Amino acid sequence: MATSGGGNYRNGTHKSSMKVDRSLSLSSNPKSSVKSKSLPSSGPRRNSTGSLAGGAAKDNAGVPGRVRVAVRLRPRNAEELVEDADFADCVELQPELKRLKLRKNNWDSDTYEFDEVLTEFASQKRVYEVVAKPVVESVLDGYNGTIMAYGQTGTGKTYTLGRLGEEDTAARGIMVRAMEDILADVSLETDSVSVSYLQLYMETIQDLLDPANDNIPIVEDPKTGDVSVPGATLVEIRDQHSFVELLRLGEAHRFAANTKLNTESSRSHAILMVHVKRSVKARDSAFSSENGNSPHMKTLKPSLVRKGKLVVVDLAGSERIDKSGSEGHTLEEAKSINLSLSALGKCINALAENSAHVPVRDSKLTRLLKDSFGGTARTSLVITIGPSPRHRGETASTIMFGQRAMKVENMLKLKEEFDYKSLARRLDIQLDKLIAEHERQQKAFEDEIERINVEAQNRISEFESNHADALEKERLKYQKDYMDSIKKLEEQLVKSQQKNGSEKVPVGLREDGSALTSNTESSKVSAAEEVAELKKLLQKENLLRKTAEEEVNNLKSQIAQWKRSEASGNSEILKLRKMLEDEASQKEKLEGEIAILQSQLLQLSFDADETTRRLDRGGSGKVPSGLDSLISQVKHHQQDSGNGEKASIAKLFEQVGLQKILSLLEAEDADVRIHAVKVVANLAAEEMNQEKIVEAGGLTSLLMLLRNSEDETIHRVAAGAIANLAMNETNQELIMSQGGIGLLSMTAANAEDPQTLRMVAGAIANLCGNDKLQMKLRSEGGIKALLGMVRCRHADVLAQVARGIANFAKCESRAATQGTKTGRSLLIEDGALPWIVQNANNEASPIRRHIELALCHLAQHEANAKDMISGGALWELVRISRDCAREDIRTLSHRTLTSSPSFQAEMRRLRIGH
Ligand SMILES: Nc1ncnc2c1ncn2[C@@H]1O[C@H](COP(=O)(O)OP(=O)(O)OP(=O)(O)O)[C@@H](O)[C@H]1O
Repeated sequence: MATSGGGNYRNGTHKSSMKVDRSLSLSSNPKSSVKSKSLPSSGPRRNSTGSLAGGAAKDNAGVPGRVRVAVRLRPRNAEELVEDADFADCVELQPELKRLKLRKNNWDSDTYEFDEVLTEFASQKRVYEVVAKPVVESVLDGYNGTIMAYGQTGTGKTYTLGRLGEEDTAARGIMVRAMEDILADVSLETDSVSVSYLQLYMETIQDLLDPANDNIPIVEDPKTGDVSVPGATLVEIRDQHSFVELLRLGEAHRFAANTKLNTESSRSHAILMVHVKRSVKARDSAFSSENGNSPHMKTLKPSLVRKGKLVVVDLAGSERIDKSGSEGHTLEEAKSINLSLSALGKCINALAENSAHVPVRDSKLTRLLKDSFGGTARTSLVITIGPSPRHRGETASTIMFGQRAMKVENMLKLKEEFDYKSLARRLDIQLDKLIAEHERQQKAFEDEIERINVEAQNRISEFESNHADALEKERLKYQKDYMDSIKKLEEQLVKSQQKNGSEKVPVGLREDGSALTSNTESSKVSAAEEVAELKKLLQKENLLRKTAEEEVNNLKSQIAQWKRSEASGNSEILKLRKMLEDEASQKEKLEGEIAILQSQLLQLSFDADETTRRLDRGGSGKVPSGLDSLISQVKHHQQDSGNGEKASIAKLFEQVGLQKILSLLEAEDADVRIHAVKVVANLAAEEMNQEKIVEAGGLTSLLMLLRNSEDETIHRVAAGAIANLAMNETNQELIMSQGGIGLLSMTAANAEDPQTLRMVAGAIANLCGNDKLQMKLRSEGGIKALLGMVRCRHADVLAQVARGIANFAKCESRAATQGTKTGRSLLIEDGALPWIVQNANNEASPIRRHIELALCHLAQHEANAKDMISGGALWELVRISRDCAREDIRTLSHRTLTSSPSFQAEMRRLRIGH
């Protein structure tokens, strides 16, 4: 701290005791260096003094930023002009040297350096630019910032911070100017600015925008330690006018008690909080370099948001109680004000001295300002002083406060985070769109059905009416014809009767009888002819009528048929509709099954690889005469088999005989046994020989070797042969029924040689892939035996164990889908999960891949979710879904995670995106 130095001459005439705080000198103390004594004219964006943008963007760990302090002198007021007319000011300012001299007496003074010295002539604009602008720019860049005024009552704190400047725009204070700059920089489409305005009065926080809302609690985030007042009214600001209105409203609510010193003196601490939330493009963000390479982050693409908070604090006057003439309630006020101010002073002392304990919790003011002093904010303090020598004591104490504050070092941190809320909003919108599109299609489909329906109805009615008309016409026509014919006949009948009558009378009157007789005869004949003709006509007419009636009936039956087909058409539409609904529910089911099938496909590809590797392998050691030719022939056959010389194996069997080879497995001579088993193993590596070997009892002999032999080589080769035979489903069942699992487990427990263990693990792994053998394999200790082999850390053994686990998990997930398996996985029951999780990121890719698959299989069964979450498997799945080099596995894991409600809930709880 400053000490009174000896005499020091300034300007050659004036003697003063130079009192410079050494800790602020250029290089003596790097922590509080005043290398750049003036407040930087720019914020982090310009990468100036603190190089915030560059430094913070690298790792967001923060960059040091000392509290900057400016001193501002108020001009003499009317009273001082009169009362102190004969006295010099108690301070002398040297703005160009950023120094202030505090007079002790007429010949002696103490000198102090500040980051900025603002004389009584300093304009409000200049004060804003040096004190506040850098802080405002930092806030716009996503940092927290504090601007605070401290000083004796009546020295211009409110003038500096809170003037609205409505009558004289040049008088606008820091709050108004800060908001102007903020609004000019943000884009109201993507960013938001909101404001709270509070006062702290007698240790109670009151909402200046809603005074009924008092006693607002301070909330501290237990994780980050960030302090907030969520109970305060938060008003979104979109224009300068509404902000000024808010300030005016706040001021009207602010307590102002009269004191002797200043009739407008503010007795409470006023705190304006401006929250600036800006969305940032990923490339501009501090996270971009870190996450730029992750394809997963690219697909999710949550935008980033920077949340800067500007706190402007207009403290109550710092004068001593006796001088302010306070009494009664006002005295209590003054004490309370002094309590919080002295708590602030204590914190600043503790921080300035690097003390281990900073008494932040002593007052609400210090709790609220936790981030401003010793926290992550860029802080700028303006201390206001008056010129009157009568208040020299208070002025000195204000200056000392400022000097100590200059030693406080903050660690500025960028407040940037992923904007999951807006991502969720975007996804919601997308989902809404998809739903709307689906509904639209559904509606279009229904409309189409309706249209077809109506069209069919129309056609039927059209057809009906057309035919009805035609029928009616036809009927009328026939009726008319019929009537005409009848009429004609009647006329003819009348005519002929008339004719007969007229001929009879003259005949009767004539005397010549013969002539009379012959005439009558001939007319009788012609009448009979006519009647016959008429009868014919009548018959013809009747025939026509019948045909017409038939036609009518025909048409009627056609219409009935149309009606029937219309009815069946309707039921067809109903059927279609039902099918559509079934289809939708089927679709959902199928999607789930696709995930499972994909996993099975992957498993198959792994199995295929494994088989190929196995077939490529083979080999044996030194072979004695007699059998060596046999082995070399077998090998020769294996090499040539690709060229179509498969027939040679038949010869081989003919020459030596499989029975003979198998009988050698029980030979007295150990060497013979070893070589015989090698031959059998070589033969068993060929798929085409496997059936013959099993038929001839080879499998039983091999299992016997595991039981009876103590030779490790025999164990290794026999296990290898069994592993090869175990690739076939029928053989798998045979192995199991002959106690194979027990024998393989026993061999696994006793073997030390990694190659033996590899063979045994390979055999069990093959058995693990058989859906029917799951329960038996487990109950006979197969899984335990598999897990027991991980004691040998050989990568080949571990790869086989991992394959076995993946096979088993695949069968289980298949059974779970088919509904034949309920409850959690037997692998989990047998304690495989910790090993699985531990090796999920094994550096050996065959192990890793099998385990990644096993995890995906296990995750598909909801009954496993709880254990997987508590066992840490969820993290591995998330990692796989992000980082797995194989896209298919990555996608599978991602899909598995999204379709499990338990994983989803846990991920939401842990705020993990994937
Ligand atoms: N730099 C200045 N130039 C002109 N007038 C000033 C200046 N600073 C303060 N004043 C005047 O001095 C008076 C007191 O100022 P102000 O109310 O801002 O003091 P304060 O420190 O906020 O007081 P309190 O602690 O009681 O709230 C006001 O009338 C104000 O206009």
